Amino acid sequence: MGLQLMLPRLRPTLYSAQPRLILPSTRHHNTHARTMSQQAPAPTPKFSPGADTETLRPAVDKLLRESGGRWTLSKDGEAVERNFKFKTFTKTWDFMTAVSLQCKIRNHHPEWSNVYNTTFIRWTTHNPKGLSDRDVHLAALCDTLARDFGEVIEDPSPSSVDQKTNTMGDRPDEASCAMGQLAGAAVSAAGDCCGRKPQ
Ligand SMILES: C[C@H](O)[C@H](O)[C@H]1CNC2=NC(N)=NC(=O)C2=N1
Repeated sequence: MGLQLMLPRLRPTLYSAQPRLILPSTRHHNTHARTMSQQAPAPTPKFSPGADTETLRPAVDKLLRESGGRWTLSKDGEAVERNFKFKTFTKTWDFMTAVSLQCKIRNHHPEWSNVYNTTFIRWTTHNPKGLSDRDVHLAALCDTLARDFGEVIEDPSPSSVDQKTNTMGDRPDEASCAMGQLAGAAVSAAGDCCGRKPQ
């Protein structure tokens, strides 16, 4: 028997020889993909003081379940976030324009970033801090607008899927993680939206 026959056959998707970029996964947690064996507790929604939690809680749950579970809660529970992909930059920008019109109507802005044909959107309320009905409403609206603008729906990459549970496990999609970091950098550079405006 040749040596080759004695070696286990490795599935290329599971044992890729290519090095993978592993980014820290502190910001993204898919509450529905988490398994019991993982230690960190799943984040729970942190609502804005004064928010109507009785209506908001099921609405957030619905967001996390719908659109293939693409919305996730941030680790601190104060935001819902997700990545959107389109065919072209123009389609992405058109979608973002439509979202920004809704922001104007609602007097509420996202924390977001755009790279070519993708946009990462995070909804959170800065004052009073936490998840509010505006965040939940605008997140749901984004799903509808994305559909209208021809969102490209992709299966999660095989490298991020836990092969035993067939879930995303604790490792979020790398691209969306990088986009989240980009939005995070923008947040650090931004001024305080709720403070006094310079004269
Ligand atoms: C004065 C004005 O209502 C505030 O600055 C609004 C504008 N848009 C906002 N957007 C978000 N995401 N959070 C806020 O607290 C907020 N506040």
